[in-house]
Amino acid sequence: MEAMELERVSLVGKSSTAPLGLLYGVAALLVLGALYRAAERCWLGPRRVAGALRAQGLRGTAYRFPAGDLSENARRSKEAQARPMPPCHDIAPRVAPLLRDVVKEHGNVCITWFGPTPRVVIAEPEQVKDILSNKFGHFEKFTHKSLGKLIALGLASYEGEKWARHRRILNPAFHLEKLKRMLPAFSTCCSEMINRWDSKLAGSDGPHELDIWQEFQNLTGDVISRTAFGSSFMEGRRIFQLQEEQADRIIRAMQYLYIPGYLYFPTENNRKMKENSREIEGLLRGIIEKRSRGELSDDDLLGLMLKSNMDSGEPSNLRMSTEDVTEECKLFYFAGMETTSVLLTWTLVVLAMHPEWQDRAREEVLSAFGRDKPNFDGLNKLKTVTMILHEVLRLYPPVISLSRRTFKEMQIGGITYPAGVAFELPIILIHHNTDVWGKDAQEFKPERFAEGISKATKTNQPAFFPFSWGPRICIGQNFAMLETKMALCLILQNFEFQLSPSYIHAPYANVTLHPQHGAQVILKRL
Ligand code: HEM
Repeated sequence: MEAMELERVSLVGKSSTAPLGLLYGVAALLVLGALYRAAERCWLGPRRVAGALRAQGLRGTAYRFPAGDLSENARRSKEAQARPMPPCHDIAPRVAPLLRDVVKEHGNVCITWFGPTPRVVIAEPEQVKDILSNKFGHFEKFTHKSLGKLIALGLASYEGEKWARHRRILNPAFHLEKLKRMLPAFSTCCSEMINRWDSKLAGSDGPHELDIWQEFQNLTGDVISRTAFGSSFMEGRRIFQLQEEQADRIIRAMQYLYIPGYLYFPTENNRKMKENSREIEGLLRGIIEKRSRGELSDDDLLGLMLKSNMDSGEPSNLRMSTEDVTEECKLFYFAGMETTSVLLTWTLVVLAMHPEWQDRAREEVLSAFGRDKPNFDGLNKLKTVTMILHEVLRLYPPVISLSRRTFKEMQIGGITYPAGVAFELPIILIHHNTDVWGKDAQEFKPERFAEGISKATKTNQPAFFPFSWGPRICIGQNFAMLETKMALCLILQNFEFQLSPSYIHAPYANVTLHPQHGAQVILKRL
């Protein structure tokens, strides 16, 4: 009996451990499978790609566990930012110290490491042009979707059919004749800024110091609020304050992004980014829904976008949803405000450093418009001002670098890149390259653009792409140039400016090319 009992117990024991063992076995296999997939994605795959590239003669940095070049990049940038630079235009060593040194050491096409993933830097203008001009989507953008959602998705982050559809819907809003109708909004915002400057000057004895970096962020924020939302522009102001804060927070998060799921970690920065994002989306949704309920006007970007969406001829399931429109509006703020204020800031700094060009620009503006408000045709005919802006965009490109990824195996410059290889296309290094622009590449010489962009380089090769190239070229390029010219004309008509003794020349990359300690100038009323 006892023996039978024992037998039963042990059988019971056996029958219950068998499925449990099976379960453990399956679980172990699943864990091993997941580990293998993670190793393949984060380690073995990238290593194979790097090996294949090195076998074709590419050189570059050695992989450093776990962050690749990210920690070194952060360290070198911090070190560079701790020191101001002399008041010259050779800014690449300060703005992108590691990138510049890597290219100097390993050549114009070389390997760096973004976390555990190899990233090929391509600083050869012809190759960059080939990549950006590809119409078939063989070089796709890679967007960190969770990060993108916190700042802006929209046109800039889509691919394939969705990108083509959104670009078709948005294009009409940026046509020249639509921009012409936005000129009064540009002019109103710029005049308000001039009036603010006047009252500041009136309140002080003699010349007045002003941080134009702050001023231009307010200006471009106002312009985008007014041109995007027309009468609802006051509601738009809070959005750009929040977007600005988001950009700072994203920079902080950026160096940890190679850690899977980092954005879901319960850090203060992550929590605040999500809060801001919710507030921005709520504000935008409010404006869009109010507008969609009323009469659609085509006086502002939002109206134009909603109208073009309705008239697109797409079936309703393929038109833009409210969420899509929200993302595009977020993108207008981010893409349109920050970049244009950067361009205006460096333009004034550089014209303060080169008063002879400030005088030439003023002469041209006064002979074109006198003291009158600049008009559309006149703005488009300004030659000296355009040359100056091109030279500023060359030396101080607001977007310093672009990134792409091969969608399928591709050949560029005699190298075969497998699918999924990441590229960094450093605008700033190409714009400062002495082989391309000549020995005077680090000097401010707007006259190099006298015969147009295509003749500006020493070799006549295309190497100027502050707005990118190809099908994904900046949709807001004409908008930005018109806005900048309007602001510059009004400033030149009314003020003379020089750098303040408190100004420290310290360009640095903070998503776009910021002046680290502001941009203080001394204004004198004309
Ligand atoms: C000086 C000012 C500006 C500069 C330097 C600039 C630069 C750029 C660059 C380099 C790109 C390409 C990014 C890439 O392909 O990875 C781009 C794309 C874009 N920009 Fe601008 N931008 C400026 C102003 C504006 C303005 C004012 C707007 C809108 C109001 C705007 C909206 C966009 C959009 C929507 C895209 C994405 C286009 C697409 O992917 O099809 N930008 N911009």
